[in-house]
Amino acid sequence: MRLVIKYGGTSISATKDIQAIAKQINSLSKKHQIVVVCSATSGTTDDLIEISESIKKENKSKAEQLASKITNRHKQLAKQSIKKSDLQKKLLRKLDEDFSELLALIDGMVLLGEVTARSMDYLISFGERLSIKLISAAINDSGKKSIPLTGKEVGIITDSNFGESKPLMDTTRLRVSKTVDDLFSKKTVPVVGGFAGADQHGHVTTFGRGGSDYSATTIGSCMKADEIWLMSDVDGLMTADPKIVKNAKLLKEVSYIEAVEMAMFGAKQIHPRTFEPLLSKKIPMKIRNSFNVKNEGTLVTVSPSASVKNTVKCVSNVQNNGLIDIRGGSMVGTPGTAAKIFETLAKSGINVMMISQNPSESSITIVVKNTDLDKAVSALEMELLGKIIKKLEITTNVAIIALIGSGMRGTVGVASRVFGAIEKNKINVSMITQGSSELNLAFVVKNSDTSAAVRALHDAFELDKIN
Ligand SMILES: Nc1ncnc2c1ncn2[C@@H]1O[C@H](COP(=O)(O)OP(=O)(O)O)[C@@H](O)[C@H]1O
Ligand SMILES: N[C@@H](CC(=O)OP(=O)(O)O)C(=O)O
Repeated sequence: MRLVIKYGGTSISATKDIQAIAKQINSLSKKHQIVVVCSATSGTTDDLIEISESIKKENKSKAEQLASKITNRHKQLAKQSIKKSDLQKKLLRKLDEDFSELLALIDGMVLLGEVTARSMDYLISFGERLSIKLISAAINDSGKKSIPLTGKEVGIITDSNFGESKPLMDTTRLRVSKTVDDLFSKKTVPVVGGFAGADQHGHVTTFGRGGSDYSATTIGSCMKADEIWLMSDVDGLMTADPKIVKNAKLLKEVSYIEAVEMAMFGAKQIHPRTFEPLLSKKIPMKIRNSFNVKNEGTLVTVSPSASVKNTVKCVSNVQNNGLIDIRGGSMVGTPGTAAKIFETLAKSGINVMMISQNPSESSITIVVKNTDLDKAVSALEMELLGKIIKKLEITTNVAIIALIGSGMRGTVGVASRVFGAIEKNKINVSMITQGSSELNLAFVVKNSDTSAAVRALHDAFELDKIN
């Protein structure tokens, strides 16, 4: 089989895990042709983002401190994970080269006094540049030939939408399939950095948080993979986040459409575009546990064979969002109001996660990520306040709770069960939406009510008894 196996940050951040993965790949590669895709080690992308915050605040020493924290983390993993001394020395040398480049980049950004979208992508792509070298060296150490490649080096070419780029699939297909086939013919396992590619001018671009999943499916589609495995620290897609619901159950099979909904509403932090490259080629995906490979995990396909009968399959949550209530009497009966609002937000590059309009048309409520809130509010204030908008009311730190399952379609009484359970727990709901596909029902609560709301719904729909 041709396989793409993607390891998330949670799987590659401890010595014993790195060694176990190297052994796993070594043994699987005896039977299969494998491309490994790696995320950054846990916490590294967050640290790189913090470096950019420090640069914005002109705090160079904090930025350098964070860079050495990243350095030390990777050097320690390298020393503990790689046994052959020549391989270890070579790896440490390569890591040092990356660290010098990272420090030079910080210098440059501080000197210019700005963090552009382009320099930001270059900066946050360093996490995967480091992790691929570590994992590839560990595979070499286990006795199997392997080389590390960044997304750019493997041939992922994207548009220039820094921070949220999309691959140009035709060019990418030509380049990736050639690189991969060359390496397969040399019996070498490519370890590719997820999350990033490069635009046509060679500038590094990223796909957005969680983007390594998207890299894996992009590569899988280009090399005509038979299966794609996403490996992390859970057995697969569960009926809820197991960190919140102790008796959450593994979903053995879900459809692409259900998986997309789960990804959009935060289940396992899968990048929302992940399934796009798989749709036309119908490549099956398995979501599996790196540390429990005996378990087959969740199979995601076009039409699952043993479809679970439950109306609802999953209760997911996305925390740390902002809610903006946009009000104005002159919005009533004025065609084009919504268009103007969303055009303004789109121009500022804001992704709106939820929308609802009250029937009297005097208010439109939207939810955006906390990190986009400032930008969204100032764009609306500058362009529309005092014109079609009279007032903006803002609530920070809210969570979206979503119920997902194709069995909800046409089923009467789902909403009353949901809100009955929520009311019993005295949780206040500030916004409700249901997609016209009826695949999801989503509502907004305070961040601090997230766990109670998720548990209440998991119980109300008896998801612990799912088959
Ligand atoms: N419905 C769900 N099913 C499985 N895991 C979930 C779900 N919702 C949230 N999670 C969380 O997602 C985490 C894995 O996140 P992810 O970012 O994909 O890991 P990685 O960094 O390995 O890619 C799990 O540890 C789990 O707590
Ligand atoms: N390192 C990136 C990309 C990624 O996909 O990470 P993970 O697979 O660990 O969620 C991030 O933190 O967003």
